[in-house]
Amino acid sequence: MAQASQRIRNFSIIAHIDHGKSTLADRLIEYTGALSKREMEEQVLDNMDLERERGITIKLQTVQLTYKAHDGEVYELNLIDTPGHVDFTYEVSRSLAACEGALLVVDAVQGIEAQTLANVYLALENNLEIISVINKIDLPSAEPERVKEEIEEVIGLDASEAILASAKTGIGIEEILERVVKMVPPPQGEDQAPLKALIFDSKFDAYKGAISYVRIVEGRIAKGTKMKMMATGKVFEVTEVGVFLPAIRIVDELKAGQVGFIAASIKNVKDTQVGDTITDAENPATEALPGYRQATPMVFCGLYPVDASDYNRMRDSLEKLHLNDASLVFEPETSVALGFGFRCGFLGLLHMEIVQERLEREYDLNLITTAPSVIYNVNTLKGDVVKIDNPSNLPPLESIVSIEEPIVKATILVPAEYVGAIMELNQEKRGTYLTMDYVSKSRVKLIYELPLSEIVFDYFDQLKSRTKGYASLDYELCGYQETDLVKIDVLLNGEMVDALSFIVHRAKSYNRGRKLVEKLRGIIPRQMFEIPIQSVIGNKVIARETVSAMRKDVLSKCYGGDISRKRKLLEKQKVGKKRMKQVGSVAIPQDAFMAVLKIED
Ligand SMILES: Nc1nc2c(ncn2[C@@H]2O[C@H](COP(=O)(O)OP(=O)(O)OP(=O)(O)O)[C@@H](O)[C@H]2O)c(=O)[nH]1
Repeated sequence: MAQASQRIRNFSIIAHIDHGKSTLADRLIEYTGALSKREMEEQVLDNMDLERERGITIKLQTVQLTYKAHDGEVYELNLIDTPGHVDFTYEVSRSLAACEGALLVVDAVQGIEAQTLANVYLALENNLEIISVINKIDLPSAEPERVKEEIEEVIGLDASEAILASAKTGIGIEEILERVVKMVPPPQGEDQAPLKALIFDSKFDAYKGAISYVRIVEGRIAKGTKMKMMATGKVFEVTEVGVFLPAIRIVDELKAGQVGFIAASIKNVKDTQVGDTITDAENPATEALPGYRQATPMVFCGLYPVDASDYNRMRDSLEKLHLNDASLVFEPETSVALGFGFRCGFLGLLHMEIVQERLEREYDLNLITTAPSVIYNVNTLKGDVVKIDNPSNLPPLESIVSIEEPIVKATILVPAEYVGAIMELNQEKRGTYLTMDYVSKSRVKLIYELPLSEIVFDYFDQLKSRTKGYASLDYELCGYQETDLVKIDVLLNGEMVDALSFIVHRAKSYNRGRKLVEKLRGIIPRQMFEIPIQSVIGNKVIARETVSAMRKDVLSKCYGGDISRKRKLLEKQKVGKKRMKQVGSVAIPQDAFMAVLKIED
């Protein structure tokens, strides 16, 4: 039987955020001539608007490069992009499963960071050949020797051969391509065997239907193949197969070892499940590929349209987003205060922000977002375990035996001088110290167990400000733990606003309850009457503040005369009002729902 082509190399780039992965990908594409410089939009691999703005990679992309190596042979190099943020570790592992090698990019100034480590572990789990690249050596402050030491010390890879590169100036690019050809093993797999193609991503296209991004592991597929999805048993006739250069190029067939896409006029993205195996209905494989475990959302929040009439449009938009992003989950939810909306689950906080922004920007929705919450396991007197992702649904205290909260194992890398600051922060955040190691003379790796709910509170911001931005964090769920937790409710003008309820450790409850009402007093605009704000645990009021009544009409500031000024002021008010939700007699601005996150312990 014929072996998969010896001249194919499938690889990813793994890196901590901002260490230069996208820039390096651009240089590789440019160098191999896939796109001329002029054609090349900046950062072609990150092609979603939002990504470009934030400069982070979210969705996977893949590109086929053609490279004539020094040995005179022409190679097909498939570069599969990976996201670099802690929220998207799951997607990284998906793309790595489609590769045989990985370029490990480390910033020559920053050195190894938390996501460098997390990604390297994933690459090792997938048995990938790892090629170390020390990037940004053009910077005057680059310290490639120190970074080499870190790679050896922390990761245990031989760094003597690490490539010194600058994705900015082009240094080392050719060396990287040569190394990929030499070091990354060609794909195994028989192209005469029954078809097995791993779906590592899928996407909805208005013209072609649901498209599967695949790695062909065995066999071949072409237009007309009757393909069978092994998870669902559904059969579709292939209309097109192709590759990304990064522009789409239709090809005659894809065969073992190759990476590309398959279109089959599939209406529903649910039929192209990521992790599923595609086989040939007429000559099926007996066993599916291992696939992926499902990503579990860790952070939940309520999303409500400011204008209730947007509800249906919002549901359609969420469904559309879900097609592209299976890790987003949502279900209808009703809030006494906010009306009809959705409870949405996300991989993490960044994922949550991105979805919110896409809904507002791409679908033109005006939303109110409630503070994020984790999932609590509540053991009730009846002997049930109830999963609570919305604090306002917590059963009455009398019926609760215990509450368990999710705990994560957090890895923090930081210059040694900030160890004290990190320890203090983790103490405040109810962390449990596990280990501390030096990764080089001046930098330290700390491992802690922390409640996820504390990370959802302002952990990132605190970590950043207390270490001047020098700390990096990665975490993974490691279990649930029983904790003494209570729910705080907020009453505005005597009415409970369910969307403001939150769950907190008993020891912190008074402080947070008090500070929240203080914050809310500053956020809730004055009205014609006094508004008492109270925080309560059960029936017990723990803090109270009052927003005093408004004295002057805002228009009186205009001194009667200038009508255009008056209009401008009214316009301004309108914009301010947009993000307000009328709850009973009180208008609550968006900020109020997030205020609880801004409380310092
Ligand atoms: N001086 C210098 N700057 C570089 C180099 N490579 C990348 N940069 C810059 O570093 C920043 C981050 O680079 P990106 O390529 O966006 O980083 P990334 O790793 O793709 O980030 P994510 O997509 O978020 O994972 C950008 O401002 C780049 O211009 C380099 O070799 N030298």
